[in-house]
Amino acid sequence: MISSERMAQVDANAAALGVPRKQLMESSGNAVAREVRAVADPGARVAVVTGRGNNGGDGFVAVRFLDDYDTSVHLLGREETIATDIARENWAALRRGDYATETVTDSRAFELPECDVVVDAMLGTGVTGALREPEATAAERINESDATVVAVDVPSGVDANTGDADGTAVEADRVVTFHDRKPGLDSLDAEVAVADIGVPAAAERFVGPGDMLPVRQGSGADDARVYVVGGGPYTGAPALAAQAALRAGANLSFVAAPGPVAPQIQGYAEDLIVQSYEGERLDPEQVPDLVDTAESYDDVVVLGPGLGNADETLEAAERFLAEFSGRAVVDADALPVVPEVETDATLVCTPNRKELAKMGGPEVESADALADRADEIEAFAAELGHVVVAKAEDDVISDGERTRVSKAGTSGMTVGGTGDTLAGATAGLFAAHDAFESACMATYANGRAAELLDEERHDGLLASDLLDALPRAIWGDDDA
Ligand SMILES: NC(=O)C1=CN([C@@H]2O[C@H](COP(=O)(O)OP(=O)(O)OC[C@H]3O[C@@H](n4cnc5c(N)ncnc54)[C@H](O)[C@@H]3O)[C@@H](O)[C@H]2O)[C@H](O)CC1
Ligand SMILES: [K+]
Repeated sequence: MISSERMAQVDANAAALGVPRKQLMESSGNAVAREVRAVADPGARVAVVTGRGNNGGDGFVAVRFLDDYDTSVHLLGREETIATDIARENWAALRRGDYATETVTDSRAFELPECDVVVDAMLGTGVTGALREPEATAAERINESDATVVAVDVPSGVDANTGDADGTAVEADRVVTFHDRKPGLDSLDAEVAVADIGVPAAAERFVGPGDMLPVRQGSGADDARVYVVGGGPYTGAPALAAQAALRAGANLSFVAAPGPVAPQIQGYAEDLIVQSYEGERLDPEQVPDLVDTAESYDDVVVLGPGLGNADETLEAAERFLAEFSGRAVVDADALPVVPEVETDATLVCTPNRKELAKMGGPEVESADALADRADEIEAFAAELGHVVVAKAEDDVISDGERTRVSKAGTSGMTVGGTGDTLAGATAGLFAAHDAFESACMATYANGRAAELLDEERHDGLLASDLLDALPRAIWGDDDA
């Protein structure tokens, strides 16, 4: 089962892996033609009614695989309004190939010819709202005809995710959908065939430019505030995490740190707002105020960077999670307490290999073996009840049901601090996207940032270098 949004991401990943949409469209169109052959013999009259997007493009391709049928193509709209290059190129091939085609600009003029089969290639996953004209009239004519109706990907007018239709929708006898079932098709009174269109499994398994679409297409949280509870023995980690949150779109980034080190953390970056609390390190007394501040003012907490693992600090981290009910990224020294605590918070945990084992996850003997243990990491995330980003040469991101792998990154990323930028970037994205998507996007972006820098230089990467490459990695210089 795959949602329309996820299908678009997978398409983009396929393109980045070297399988462009036009190739997928060729497979889609071929699958449509096979479906027509299943319901009608050569020589039958096939009317292909097409829209102006890639759903229409699939219809244009299908015609080329039905030369032994009596086909006619009815484009709803002027050819100049065809919305994508790959659809336009396939329309042009029909025109040059002297196929029977017509364009319908006035819905009142739309007449469905006498035919045995109608291919509904008007709208697929790109539909928004109730069918407008001339698609609405065309859908009514198709429903009135007694031809067999084969719908491309989704019956036009139906929402692929819900099966609902805001207005008129095509009533298909058969639907040929691509790559995987769409949630909304199960409720339809139609035969649904799933056609494999050659999307490489890696396009779903591995995070890629397509996974960045939620942040690239969405409107970020315009006033996101991240609250880093870190610092104590260490001061660099909270500063890196807090800066990475800003680079990933947070508007304000705060650090709550012990008095003695707060000025030093502030000293790293004027962009941060560092607030100090009593004592040398985080201890249980600080927790009520920190939870109150986080719950009152902030969207996402980052708990852990540089906290150290003194007993009172671990006790404080556990108490924080027990009392906190918002969104948090948990990293570094705070990770071991997560399996011990009942929390209402929504967490993204970002353990490295050793921290994963300490949390009760699988013991992975070497950094290059982690991705082989993805199933066990998925089971661990399910048991933990939170998103887990297990970091190694390849990272494994799982929410206990969905699991993706990130191969993005360079050998230079073993340098200290890249986990801090990942935690901060996750928090910056978590303010406006769900936990699993934020974890996938941040993991890809953190690695992609290193790749972008690597193009300029080889090893000797500093985690702080990632900070100014993060925005390019997130908002994209690749071709998603
Ligand atoms: N991997 C795959 O699954 C592939 C699927 N393919 C096909 O591509 C379509 C999705 O194409 P897209 O261009 O994104 O959208 P549509 O063609 O579905 O529709 C967009 C088109 O329709 C107009 N429109 C939107 N809403 C309405 C409305 N309510 N009334 C009238 N017109 C509307 C909009 O203006 C656009 O012009 C997918 O379903 C598959 O069929 C690819 O072929 C390859 C890979
Ligand atoms: K359709």
